[in-house]
Amino acid sequence: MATLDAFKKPDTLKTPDALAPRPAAEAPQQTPSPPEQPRLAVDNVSLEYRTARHVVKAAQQVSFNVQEGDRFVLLGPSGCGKSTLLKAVAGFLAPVEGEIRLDGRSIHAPGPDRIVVFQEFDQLPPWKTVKQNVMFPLLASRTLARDAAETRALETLEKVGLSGFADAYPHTLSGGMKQRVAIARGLAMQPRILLMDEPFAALDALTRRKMQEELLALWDDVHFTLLFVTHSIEEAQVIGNRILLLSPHPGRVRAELGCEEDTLNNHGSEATRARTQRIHQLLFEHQAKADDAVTREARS
Ligand SMILES: Nc1ncnc2c1ncn2[C@@H]1O[C@H](COP(=O)(O)OP(=O)(O)OP(=O)(O)O)[C@@H](O)[C@H]1O
Repeated sequence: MATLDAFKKPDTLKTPDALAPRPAAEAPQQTPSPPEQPRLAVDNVSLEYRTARHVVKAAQQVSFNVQEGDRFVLLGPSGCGKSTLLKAVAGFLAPVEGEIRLDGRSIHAPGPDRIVVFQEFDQLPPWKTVKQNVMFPLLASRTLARDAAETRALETLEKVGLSGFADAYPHTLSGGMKQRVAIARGLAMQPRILLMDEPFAALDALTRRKMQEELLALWDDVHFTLLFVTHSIEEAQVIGNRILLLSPHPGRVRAELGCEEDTLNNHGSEATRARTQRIHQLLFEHQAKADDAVTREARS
């Protein structure tokens, strides 16, 4: 996979301690340049579900920044609040604490600037051609009139390498091509960020690998900004250039690490395996400590 130097992140692990501000004595002498505004800023966000009977805390004081062109992955065990964080970024759920900003503006509702690509590669309406499928959200949201929507759809299909299939029906496409159509539907809306929630979770291992390859090839071509949720360590390393590791329920930030070098081609490399092990440690050490605490509490 080709990489862009501009998007390369140092392969470093940042724990919350490491992220803490440096003491004033270490500050550089020169006036620092202003920090780059992130595409997405999740700032000290806590999320809850309230039912008539109880409150479920899904995420606690989570902070992270996604920069333009990042493939940013939220990784953590089942129930740690990954999907809930994605829903909040999409604008379906308001934080009870903290703030989510896109390009510096606070998010309060869903918008065409944040598109969720659902696990729908096989659910593209089969009676619509590829072009009609891509035009559909543009028309349904009244973003563009028909002629302009058709032009935008054709331009987007060219970007994702499917211009020769504009008049084809979905059932004639491979799984990877359907994924490209589903993503093209999102990209045609020209969102600031694409959101994907475990898009490959239901697939067998071979198809999943093929879909990961397709997604990365498409990112190489188009360079969209991606926020991707998974509970697979391997998938997080392969897809992401950065990973946010969340602790078990309710999700808190455990660590953030760069993994630009962990590609499909070097998955067996020593550095990649070391990183996998480190992630394991961070996930399971935490779990072991939590289990110990429960055991101690039960004994006392
Ligand atoms: N609609 C809801 N109402 C009440 N509680 C919910 C709702 N959706 C999720 N939860 C709870 O919020 C917590 C976080 O759930 P969430 O689905 O965000 O986790 P997740 O990390 O995405 O898990 P998974 O990997 O299994 O999809 C869990 O305890 C879950 O039971």
